[in-house]
Amino acid sequence: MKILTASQLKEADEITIEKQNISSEELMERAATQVFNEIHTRLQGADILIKVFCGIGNNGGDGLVIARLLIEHSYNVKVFIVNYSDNRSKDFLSNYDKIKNLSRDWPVLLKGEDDFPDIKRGDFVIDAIFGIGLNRPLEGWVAKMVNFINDSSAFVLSVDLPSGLFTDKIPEEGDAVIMANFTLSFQTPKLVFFLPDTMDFVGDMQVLEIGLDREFLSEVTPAAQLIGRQEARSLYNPRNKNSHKGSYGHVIIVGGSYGKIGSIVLATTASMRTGAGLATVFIPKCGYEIVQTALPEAMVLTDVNYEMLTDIKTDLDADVVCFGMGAGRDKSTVGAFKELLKKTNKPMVIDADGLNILSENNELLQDLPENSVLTPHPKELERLIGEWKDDFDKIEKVQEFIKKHKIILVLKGAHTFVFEQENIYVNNTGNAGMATAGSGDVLSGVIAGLISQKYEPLIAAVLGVYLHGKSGDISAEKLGYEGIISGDIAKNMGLAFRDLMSENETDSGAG
Ligand SMILES: NC(=O)C1=CN([C@@H]2O[C@H](COP(=O)(O)OP(=O)(O)OC[C@H]3O[C@@H](n4cnc5c(N)ncnc54)[C@H](OP(=O)(O)O)[C@@H]3O)[C@@H](O)[C@H]2O)[C@@H](O)CC1
Ligand SMILES: [K+]
Repeated sequence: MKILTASQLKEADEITIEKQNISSEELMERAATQVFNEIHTRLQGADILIKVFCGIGNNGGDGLVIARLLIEHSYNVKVFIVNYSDNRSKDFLSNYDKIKNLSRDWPVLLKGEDDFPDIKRGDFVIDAIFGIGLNRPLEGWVAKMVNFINDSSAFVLSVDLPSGLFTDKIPEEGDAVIMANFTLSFQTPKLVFFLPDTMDFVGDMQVLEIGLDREFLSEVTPAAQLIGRQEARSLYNPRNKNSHKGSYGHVIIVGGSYGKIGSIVLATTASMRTGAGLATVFIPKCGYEIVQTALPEAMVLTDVNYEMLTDIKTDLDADVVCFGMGAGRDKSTVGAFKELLKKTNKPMVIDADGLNILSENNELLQDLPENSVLTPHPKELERLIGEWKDDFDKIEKVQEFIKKHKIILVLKGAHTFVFEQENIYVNNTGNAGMATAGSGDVLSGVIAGLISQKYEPLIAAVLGVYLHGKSGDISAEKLGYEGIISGDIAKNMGLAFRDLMSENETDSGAG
């Protein structure tokens, strides 16, 4: 699903009105009716007090339509206008009249702190104060109003996006932003819903398709793409019956050191369970029996050194080399990695200590084969590219970095992002149970396993991240978030593939 910017959404809005020959008020009615339908489906006429807070722009107009429809369906509704300006939008005004005609009374006007109504725990608040038209931080009593709602412990549903949240920048410390429990967003999600700095404002999120012009939507270059099941499915290549293990490639996983051989077992298991035809590991001698015992399916080559990598002799004709997990950063390991980089010309997958070695030896970055996939978590990324001011600054810095080195970068997080050239892919599977040791080793193995099967590195990264998250969701279904260990994620990879192609999606623990 495309993630669009506020200005792209406004353009889509205008084009839709023109091409579908409807008024902006009709489009507002259509959008807000979708919100009403969602609320009505969930509340089923429940007798609770619904407090709708409307701004005076079109987000407020949406709020008025929602309130009107709720009143028409006999809900107990109280409407407040957060009257932050006299510059009311045209569609706000016509809906203001309509709601007055229906309830035979004007909504309550809020003009300052003295007007703040009572909001209690258990109230249902609809936040339609600001939408994508926000262009400066909230100030004065309006900011206080937002904080007042946040402090109330009421359940808050935000319309389009939480009021006070920008679509293209991160709020400064102390800025007032609604902390929503649920956000119903029009047509496309906004990038800020997925950034670590801002995702907590959004709560659970659902996108409502409001019928904006299809041609515009399909042609516009998005700010980013959200990868869900449908997108992942389109990237998947089913196996050919007429095939053999050689058809699915050969992965070499290089890494490990004394006490950290488990990371190699995890990555290699993951690449095999992702479908790699053959897997070889190259590890220090101390890991020989461990890997042979834990994963008899893999072939094992060892370094001359017992505890760490010092000389990586791999003349094997592998389709992909994955380097880094558990490798440590000893001088002799750095030297061995340097030599490996010189010998390798196919895209590599680099993780963990591979990334740390790159950040301490910047000159090695230029030896990375083109289209190699780097899979840092935020701390590893910081070591690679330096500190950033906020998430938008981070994105800019990552894009400069990957362009300079012609690589693909997978930034791990609650929503893992894949960066390739100017493209951004945001993953939508996975859960907090996956924040566990070794989860990243599994991901590297998955991506390497897909590259070995001839997926382009970018596709391998995007699909790999999706499947890894899905496997985590399937694991959570069975074991609960706390119960997942990363071996489960590797083990359930096959179920993630199966889910991808089955008719109904496994009801995942994604959230
Ligand atoms: N896209 C679509 O397809 C559809 C969109 N729809 C809906 O329209 C919403 C966007 O509506 P919108 O453009 O009227 O802006 P909105 O967020 O209501 O703000 C209103 C005004 O507030 C002002 N303002 C800004 N910041 C401020 C501040 N800090 N403190 C005080 N004032 C501030 C600023 O005016 P200014 O003061 O700058 O002149 C701004 O114009 C969108 O989120 C969705 O809900 C649907 O109805 C139909 C389909
Ligand atoms: K809002």
